[in-house]
Amino acid sequence: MQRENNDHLVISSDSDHPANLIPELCRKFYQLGWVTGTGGGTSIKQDNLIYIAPSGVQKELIKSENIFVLSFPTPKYPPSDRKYIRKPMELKPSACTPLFLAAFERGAGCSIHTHSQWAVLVTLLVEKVHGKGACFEISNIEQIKGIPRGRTKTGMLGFHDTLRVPIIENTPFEEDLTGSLEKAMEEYPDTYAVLVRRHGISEISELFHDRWSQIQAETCRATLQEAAFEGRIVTKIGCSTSSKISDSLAHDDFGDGSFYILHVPGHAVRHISGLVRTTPDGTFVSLAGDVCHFGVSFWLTKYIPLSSMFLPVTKFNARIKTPCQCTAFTMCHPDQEKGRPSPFHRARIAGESWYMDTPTAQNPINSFETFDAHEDVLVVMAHGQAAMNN
Ligand SMILES: CSC[C@@H](O)[C@@H](O)C(=O)COP(=O)(O)O
Ligand SMILES: [Zn+2]
Repeated sequence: MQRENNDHLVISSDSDHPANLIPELCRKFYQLGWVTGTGGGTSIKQDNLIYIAPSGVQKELIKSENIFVLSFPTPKYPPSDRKYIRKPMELKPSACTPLFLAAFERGAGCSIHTHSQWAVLVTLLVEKVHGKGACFEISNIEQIKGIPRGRTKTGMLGFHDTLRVPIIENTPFEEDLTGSLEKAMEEYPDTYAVLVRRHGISEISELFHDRWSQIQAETCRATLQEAAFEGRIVTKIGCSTSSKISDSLAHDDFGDGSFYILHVPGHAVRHISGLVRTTPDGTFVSLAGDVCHFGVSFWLTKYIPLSSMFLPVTKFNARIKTPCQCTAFTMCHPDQEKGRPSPFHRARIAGESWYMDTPTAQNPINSFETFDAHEDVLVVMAHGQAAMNN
């Protein structure tokens, strides 16, 4: 019965799985004031599946099991023709579903709808100053450097460029916005957002895990220089071209198994590392980057536990003034119960941390345990001393 409703489609331990990402994004959008009450929604397309948040619920409380799954392509209308392959009981799919589908039909990988007060305010200001029919225009402002030039172009907008966002009029029912949203996307092929007057904003993104530009816009810490891309072909890596190696999403860059790019988020939002084949018979160097900073983050594992020669803590007594030095290893292990097969160091959650997203960072670190244990893989970290000294 469970299988009949395809529940397995929304169960995954991968934090980047759409069924996990939608609830996480909705929680963050709530904190930012972008989804309020039951307003707003999010949908992600991965390969030929579309994951959609439910209707009429507080979006920040959504759980993975509340997610609808549609098989894509699917008709936008009538709603009864839409091909749902997973439906949670007692819930309805978002009223924004045809809007999300309109974005996916134009190549988007993710579509969000928000009720941001700033978005509503800007639609009222534009109407007051320039009248209905005008779009929102802005230039000479730092934040637009976090927005790509457009879906038909490469690179990000510059400080002196002008960002134009079309505005459409609201309708009594969300679904009825579809026609004017599609028209706006045709008229502004490079736009990533359409403002809805007296309502909010609908935004689209190319890749479902392409949260980089969003984070750049939020933090204003844009570091990608346009000049670095000039004259070069920029290929965005999508999940449809990815597989998994040791639990990390992997992209076979040359298509021949000689160089894999691994998605190892945590230290930075879209942190990547490389896995390079160094001999024809399959030995590899893992260029771990900043996935972690100490070998002790992935040393001591079920594959290579701490040897029993290292004794548990020895008590002082009159005869032996100091315990055996090897007990220092066991004494300082944070897990005194089951320490032998688990690393000394965990990504630091409390206080200062080198990770932008510490809970996410621990997953790729765990997958490096398998690399390190493999006799044909040499793990080299960006800040590791081992490779420099040998
Ligand atoms: C106060 S929510 C009104 C809704 O019609 C709509 O605007 C919205 O944003 C959410 O729709 P939903 O069907 O809950 O995904
Ligand atoms: Zn809405």
